[in-house]
Amino acid sequence: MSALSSLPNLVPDEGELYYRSGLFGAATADEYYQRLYRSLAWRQEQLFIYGRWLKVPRLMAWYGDPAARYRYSGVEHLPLPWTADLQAIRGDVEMFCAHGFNSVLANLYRDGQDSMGCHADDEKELGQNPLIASLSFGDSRLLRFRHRKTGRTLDIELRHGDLLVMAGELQHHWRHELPKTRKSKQPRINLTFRRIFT
Ligand SMILES: O=C(O)CCC(=O)C(=O)O
Ligand SMILES: [Fe+2]
Repeated sequence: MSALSSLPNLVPDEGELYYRSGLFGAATADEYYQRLYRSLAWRQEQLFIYGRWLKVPRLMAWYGDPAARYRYSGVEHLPLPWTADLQAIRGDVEMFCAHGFNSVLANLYRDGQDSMGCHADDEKELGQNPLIASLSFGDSRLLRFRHRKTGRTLDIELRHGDLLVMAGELQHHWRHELPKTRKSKQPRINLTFRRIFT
């Protein structure tokens, strides 16, 4: 495996964004996809937004060290204990990034109608300039970055086994979203490894 530091930064001067295609080869990625799909404790969360409870358009599961609590939109997320697969994947990603993580948010997009709205991962529990490592398994989906000031967009197609790393001041300059698509899509699993300060 090469290292994060050998990859080009896709957004110089505006934080750090690194893309490593196929961190996991197809056979390994297939194995993980199947097992994560079957074994993670997928739930559809509800969020209280603008005075209404809305179903989040994807399934989620939160794993991590017991102290790694995470709160957003008024919901406290208590982590489930690490599974063997998530521990193994975390080890590989930590090695590649030379960075430690104490939690992972898993997202399951069941089809092209599942999505994630535009946001920045800038909760205070993540610290000032978080390093977030995002792995993709299953069908490919487009991740779109939007520059906060200029509105410029940057699209990255995330495929089976790919790694994307957001770091430095990225969250201060850019937001990101996973738009719905009318293309017919099979499920996609995304794992975002994070370090929560407690
Ligand atoms: O599914 C993705 O690739 C994006 C996930 C994401 O932005 C997040 O979990 O904060
Ligand atoms: Fe995010």
